[in-house]
Amino acid sequence: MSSNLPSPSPPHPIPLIDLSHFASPATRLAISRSLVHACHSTGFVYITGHGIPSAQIAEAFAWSRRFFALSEEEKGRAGRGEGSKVFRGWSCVGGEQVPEVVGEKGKNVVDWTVRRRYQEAYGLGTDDNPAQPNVWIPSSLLPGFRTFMLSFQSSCWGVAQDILRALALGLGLPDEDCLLKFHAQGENELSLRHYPAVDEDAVRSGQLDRLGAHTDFDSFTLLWQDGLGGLEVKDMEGGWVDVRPVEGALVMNIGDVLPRWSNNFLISTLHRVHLPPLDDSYESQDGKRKTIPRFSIPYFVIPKSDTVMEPLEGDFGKELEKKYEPVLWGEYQAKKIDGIFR
Ligand SMILES: O=C(O)CCC(=O)C(=O)O
Ligand SMILES: [Fe+2]
Repeated sequence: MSSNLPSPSPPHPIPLIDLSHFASPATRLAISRSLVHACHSTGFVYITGHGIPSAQIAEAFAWSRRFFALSEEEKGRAGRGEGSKVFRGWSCVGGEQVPEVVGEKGKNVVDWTVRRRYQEAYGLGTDDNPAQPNVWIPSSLLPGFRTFMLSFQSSCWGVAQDILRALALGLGLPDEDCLLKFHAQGENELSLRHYPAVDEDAVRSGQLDRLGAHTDFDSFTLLWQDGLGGLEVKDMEGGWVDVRPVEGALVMNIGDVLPRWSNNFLISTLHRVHLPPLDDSYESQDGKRKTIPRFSIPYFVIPKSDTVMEPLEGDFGKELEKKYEPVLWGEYQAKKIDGIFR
């Protein structure tokens, strides 16, 4: 993480939740309700008090930089594999596309063709999921990478379990494990992301996207970002709001699954990676302004494939009709993934 992080106060309207209150019986319910309120009103929330030491987060970014500094040929040894639809291994810049959302949410027009991510990525999970095997870089190239990454994704899963319990409690579901039981560590993906330096004008004029506007299709995402900024979220008025890095905080956002379980009470908000809000660009030799390369580390919390997604019984919108028919996650996910890798 960069040491010149902006001030720790979060910008309006993204709320900040101190998850350490979840550990105390006296504040457990109140903090769970605050988390649910935040996920209902903005779908994006800063989380502090998550318990992951800042040294471990800094180390994750240091490993990520070392990984992406390898040559294309070396990274290719941990390549995702031609035609693979599993989020494990390395994808080169532009190797994945975002079905970019154009227009307002709910009336989205999807543009499949032009929106390749100006980003390279390396995805990993646990080592015990034969359906989604990890693709490790040879240890001679990056000794210690595998051990660290496995332990970091376990730390992320620890935070995710607290959040799953807090959401169930805050939503008034019958018991705290209601949402947790739909998930397993091995389904989740930890993803290292590198956005190389890019011509700012090309991004500003829409010729190129670092990561186009989208919603995540998981349950929720935990995101670690470096100190540069660039992540933006769409607000209710249709403008883009900076999700500026906040010291010590991760960014959590609701994906497309929790709205189904909560009958649209929790919201999955459009977001993108655009230009950094700070004056963090430089003039390259050709006289063009370029962004400084950006690194981020999302952890995607994904249901088990046999999970049925349908509105659950909770404290929310009791009088409302159910807005979703039951759908099996495995089938839903397969369709979504087709859009990313085709
Ligand atoms: O890199 C980021 O900050 C955001 C990544 C993201 O939104 C995604 O991968 O879904
Ligand atoms: Fe996202």
